[in-house]
Amino acid sequence: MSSEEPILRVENLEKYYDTSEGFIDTLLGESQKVKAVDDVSFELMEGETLGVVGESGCGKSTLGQAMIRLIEPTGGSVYYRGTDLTELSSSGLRDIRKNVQYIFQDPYSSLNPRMTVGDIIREPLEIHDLGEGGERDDRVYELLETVGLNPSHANRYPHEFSGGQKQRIGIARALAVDPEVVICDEPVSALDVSVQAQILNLLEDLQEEFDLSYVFIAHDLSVVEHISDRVGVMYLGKVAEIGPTQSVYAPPYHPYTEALLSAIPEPDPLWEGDQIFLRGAVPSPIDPPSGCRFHTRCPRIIQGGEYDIDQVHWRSLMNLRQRARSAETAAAVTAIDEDADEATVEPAEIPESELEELIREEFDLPDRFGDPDADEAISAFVATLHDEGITPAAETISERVTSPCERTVPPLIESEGGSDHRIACLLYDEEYAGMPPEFVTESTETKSDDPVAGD
Ligand SMILES: Nc1ncnc2c1ncn2[C@@H]1O[C@H](COP(=O)(O)OP(=O)(O)OP(=O)(O)O)[C@@H](O)[C@H]1O
Repeated sequence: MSSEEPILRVENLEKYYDTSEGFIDTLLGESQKVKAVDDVSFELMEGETLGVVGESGCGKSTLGQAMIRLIEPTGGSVYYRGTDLTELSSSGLRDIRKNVQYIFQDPYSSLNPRMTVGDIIREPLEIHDLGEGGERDDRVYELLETVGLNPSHANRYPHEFSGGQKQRIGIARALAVDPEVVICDEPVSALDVSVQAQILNLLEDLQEEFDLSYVFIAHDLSVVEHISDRVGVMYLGKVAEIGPTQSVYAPPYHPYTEALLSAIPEPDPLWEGDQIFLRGAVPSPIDPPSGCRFHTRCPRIIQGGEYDIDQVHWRSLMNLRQRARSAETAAAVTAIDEDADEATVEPAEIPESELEELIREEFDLPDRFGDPDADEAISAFVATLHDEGITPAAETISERVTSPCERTVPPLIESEGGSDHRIACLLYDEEYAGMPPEFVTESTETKSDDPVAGD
């Protein structure tokens, strides 16, 4: 790296989408905010590649586009060599965009089908007033060659090219203005696996040849491992972990990173754990979970109060609590088939012991926890459900089963490995030190669980 100063500095960047349909919604207070990017900060050093990964919907594209105001951020700043992009007028922004370019995920829709590839690549030269007629033609031919395409194909249209070739055209267009930074938004995820490696190699070669700095967005940790110097892992609009690639791919991990790593189709040979299955889908960014946003799915969620039970059972207890809080009927927390006649059965009509059995069956809870507090929590939940219904029962269990992870937003904490590796997880907070639950592996699997999936 040739400079100590970051080439890009993202500070507390925020993008909340307003989902109100119009004036009336706003008037009625019905507007809802999608917290797609929420208080994200990081730096990009000159010549480096920062990988940004996370499941679909966690805010990666919004982050990439908000960084250069292709989408207007709702808060925070982005500094390019010290200039705050969020403060610039449109002409100032246009000048900066010459230096910070964007490659889109979908090469099929990001190229204008009515323009020849020559015109597509020439367009940024015209926008930025670079070169004259003949020079621009020469530059187009040179760029086509640089990205491995035949310069004599400049007069062809995008549909005449394969997916990989289209992405090469997108790369040539981004390089036309000789940028310093390129934000690559999942540039290979729409391509056949066989073509992906070629494009990744091309991007690496171009980085070396033109001293480029990359922000490389992907949903798959295996894609960014080889290309990135550092990696940031995003979950529900926030950075969960960020650091040098080798630190992020080795313990200590954020539990979310750990789950993503375990789900790589052909796991790293160094991966010694089992595959970790996360319950359910990513929650809605309209009303994200309190505290740590990952707490509703985290296999390592910290045990509250005086509890000391098997971590797998603690996760199940939290799952019961979560489901009870959003349930409308008792059937939602029991093994009663909701479509069957039993769904109409009132909890009061079932003996308490049978009700308890159905709940334990649904959440894979043991007959006895061996911890009096945990057993009492279940008994109290069942008794309240039996006598008063689901809503009071949800309150009963919520009072007894709690975790610091749902109350406290974890700051990015420096890991033992070094100050440039930071993890946003209370397990690494001194206050909770010594509390890490044991490794949770395949026993978190249940029939309704989905493995962590990308797009
Ligand atoms: N224009 C919009 N209006 C409202 N919500 C939006 C808009 N664009 C994106 N979102 C929401 O913002 C969140 C983040 O979306 P984003 O596309 O940035 O995620 P992503 O991680 O890039 O996912 P993907 O890999 O599927 O593109 C999602 O919940 C998405 O539904």
